[in-house]
Amino acid sequence: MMVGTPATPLSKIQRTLSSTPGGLRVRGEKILVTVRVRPLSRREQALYDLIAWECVDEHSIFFNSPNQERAPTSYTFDKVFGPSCANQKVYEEGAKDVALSTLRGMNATIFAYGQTSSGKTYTMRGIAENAIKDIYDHIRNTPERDFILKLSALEIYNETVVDLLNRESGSLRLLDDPERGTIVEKLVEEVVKDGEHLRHLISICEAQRQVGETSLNDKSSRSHQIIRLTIESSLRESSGCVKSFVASLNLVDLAGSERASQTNADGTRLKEGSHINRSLLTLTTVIRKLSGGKRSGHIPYRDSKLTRILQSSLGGNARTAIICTMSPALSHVEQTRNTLSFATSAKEVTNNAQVNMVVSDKRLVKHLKKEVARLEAELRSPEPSSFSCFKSLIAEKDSKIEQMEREMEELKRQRDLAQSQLESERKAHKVPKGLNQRGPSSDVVRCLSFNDDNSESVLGKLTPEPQSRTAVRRQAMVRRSVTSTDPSTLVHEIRKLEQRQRQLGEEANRALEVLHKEVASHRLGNQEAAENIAKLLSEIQSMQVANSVCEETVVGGGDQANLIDEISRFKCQGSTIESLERKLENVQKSIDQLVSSFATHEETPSECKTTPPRKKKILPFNLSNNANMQNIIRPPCSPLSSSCKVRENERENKAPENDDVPNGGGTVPWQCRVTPLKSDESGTCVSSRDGTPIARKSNSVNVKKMQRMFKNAADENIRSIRAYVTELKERVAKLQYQKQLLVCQVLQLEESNEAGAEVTESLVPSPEPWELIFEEERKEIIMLWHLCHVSIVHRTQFYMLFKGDPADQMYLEVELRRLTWLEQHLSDLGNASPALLGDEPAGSVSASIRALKQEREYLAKRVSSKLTVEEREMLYTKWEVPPGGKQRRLQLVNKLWTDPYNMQHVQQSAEVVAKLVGFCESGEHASKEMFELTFVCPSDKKSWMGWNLISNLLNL
Ligand SMILES: Nc1ncnc2c1ncn2[C@@H]1O[C@H](COP(=O)(O)OP(=O)(O)OP(=O)(O)O)[C@@H](O)[C@H]1O
Repeated sequence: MMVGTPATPLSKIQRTLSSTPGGLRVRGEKILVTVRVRPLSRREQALYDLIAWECVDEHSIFFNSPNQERAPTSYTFDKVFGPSCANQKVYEEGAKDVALSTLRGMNATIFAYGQTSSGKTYTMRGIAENAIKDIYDHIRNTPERDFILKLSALEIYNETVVDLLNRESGSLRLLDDPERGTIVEKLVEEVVKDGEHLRHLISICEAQRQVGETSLNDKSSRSHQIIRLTIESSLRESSGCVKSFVASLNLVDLAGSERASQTNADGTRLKEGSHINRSLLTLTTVIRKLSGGKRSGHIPYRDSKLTRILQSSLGGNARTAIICTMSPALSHVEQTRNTLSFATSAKEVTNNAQVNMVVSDKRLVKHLKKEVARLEAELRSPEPSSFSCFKSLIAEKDSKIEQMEREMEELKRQRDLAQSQLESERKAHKVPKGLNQRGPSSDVVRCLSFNDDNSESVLGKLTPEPQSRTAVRRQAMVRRSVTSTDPSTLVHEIRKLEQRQRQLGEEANRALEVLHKEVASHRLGNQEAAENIAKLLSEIQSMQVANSVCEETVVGGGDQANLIDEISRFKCQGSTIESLERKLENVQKSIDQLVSSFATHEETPSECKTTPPRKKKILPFNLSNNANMQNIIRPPCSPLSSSCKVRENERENKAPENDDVPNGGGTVPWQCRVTPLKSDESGTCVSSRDGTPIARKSNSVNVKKMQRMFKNAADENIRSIRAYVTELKERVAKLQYQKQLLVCQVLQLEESNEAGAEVTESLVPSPEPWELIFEEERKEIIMLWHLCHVSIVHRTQFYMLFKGDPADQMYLEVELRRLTWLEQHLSDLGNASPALLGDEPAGSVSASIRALKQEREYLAKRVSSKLTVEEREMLYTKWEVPPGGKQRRLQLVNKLWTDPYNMQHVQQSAEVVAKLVGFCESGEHASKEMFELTFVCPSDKKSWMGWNLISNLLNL
């Protein structure tokens, strides 16, 4: 015969929704009780334990004694989950509905109850994980409401309440609040930023919890853990009324109910066990009494801290679900029966949850304030005769003040909500920093400026502006990279940069020497040109002086010097490199004046008659072009005119072969051997060795022709010098940039060291979900590609390779830094005076545009070979290339990668280009490393590949 307990099918649960002034009420709702059976554990299997329980159906569990010693017993619950049931299903059917009521303003509690090692912690982890996901899904899908989430967590260990988010606070007291019930004094409540943050906080709590080994469980929870997530949400309405919901979700993982004999407990474990059992006994008593209804009399909530804290969840203002966990093993049958007996009682407990809604009227608050002011005024001048009136006024005032305080509390909360709403609106409406905001040259956040080497300003630029999420993210990124940086590596990097700085100084010095000779060799030109030459010479001299100073000051710092000393010394050198930059700027201006004065002289009427104005030859601004470097100085008779050698590793885009070897022992990129005298067309020898054109010595009558030829040579020569100075400037700027990054890293490291690891953690701005960061950064990169006319093959490869894997973060950051630098460089060129740039508006920009055009032409040629006729026709239709038009292939390719705002366009463009170049995401040519670049170790060839890549792509 089967002995069963009365079933409580879901249909019998009373769920009466009624409208109350505060909101909806779920009156008389029974606790949702489910049972979960875990599989036999290894330990149980090893002991050849037998399975004693069978899940008959989704609601019933049946004790079937294998040795027939006892009568079979059946228990029925709202749900029974068998050993193969996954956490997801347990959550969906045993907790979800209750847990998510919190979002509608109803308190909710989910318990796991059961003997030790029965699977409570395992189950509660699954519940928490699924609930977090659903809560954040709901928040995302409810844009009309603002949500604030706060988390607190405690454990009750040996009847002591401890804050799991702040263990240092020791044992916490419980206080009784007439309105809020039992509250835990000084319990920390953390505002939750997002799902990841919430998971992180919960993992901290888990790590802090008391865990010990028993004979039944290697990691037995020895305390009751309560994680409380409070959710406030409000709907802002135009009427001035604010409706808010406030409710808490308690996730309770109880310690195991156990018998000392079963766990072989003694000493500490025995003491723990007795406390655990006492509080669980109180819980059982409370549940049993509650299940008996009103007749049961006094409910002993106050007999344990556990029941005091959970009072509202047990028969009060909360929806509650209890998941009773059990082992199927025969050896635990007694404990399991106790668990099921507890579960059976719990089924009968009725709660009265209500929606905790606050409706506040701003006009009412205003009125109350006025009222209090009036009463205060009256109190200040009381009439002596009316003492009783005075007393009643005081009472009235007190109550008004109380009421007002409550209203003020609400107002504060609303303000917080409004702030968070503002914040999310800001995030929602954030537009990429691009053309649409501030114009082409200012659309990129310049996280590091070239203009100022001052560390404060570097950090200042990194300090988040109120609306700059990108800046915050960058700062977080720098911090992340800093915390993972070894100080000794930074010292090493400082040394490397110093050496580069020194090399650059030396090179500039040698270059200036040659420049000095070259300029001094020109005696042609009018008065103005002569003045300019004199000015230029004095500038060059002062620069040479500055460089020697620079050389002296940069040397320093023993190997033993610590990082802080290193960096302060390094920071002090900022002014030398800045002055080098300024001097180069001045020299360039002077050269420009010189060129224009030559031009003026050239175009005097007499000259014009004989020599028609010719188009000036412009040397392309090409940093890494060896051929151009060799041709930098090419006057026909200059001693500097031939065999100009450029060492391969002198180029900025190449890493030096060996950083420890100084720069070629005095070799200048265009150090030249003396050229033997050459003959011009007329057979006349010309020489500038003594600074005087040989034309003056010549008896030839064709002096004018020679003069003209010389002017042209000088003109071209000076232009070449300007190009070289430009290159030097650029190299100084790059060095400056690397240095700033390094200074920034070190300062951040110092800061984080000072503040300590924990503080650093709290300083890190809200960690945004990676997916959002990825999307945002990718958009920014796409915009910068567009602005910088970057190769569309490069864009395609990068776009196809980096799809949002968290490991891609570094690549994205590096690409962003590189492009930001490039964009700044190009816009600086674009802003430069046209005189400085010759006939073309901006040398590098036009070179990039040209390269891109050539690339499109090249891709257009591949359209026929790489695509079938059908594919081509389909693409022509899709990309609106008119039928029968000319050069349809080029038309098609010209349409690709032209709209950086349209992500669909970007995706489709990438697909087409990938097809044309045969790019395959998993292919051997598709290594992500090819995009890698770090600024950490400039001497490392591999790490500098990135610059080569981008420079090559842009023909820089
Ligand atoms: N449903 C399940 N499926 C598979 N493994 C489970 C299941 N439930 C529990 N386990 C495993 O059983 C062991 C004990 O589980 P758990 O620690 O969650 O028990 P507990 O009831 O919290 O124990 P205690 O409170 O005494 O520490 C763990 O190794 C856990 O992974």
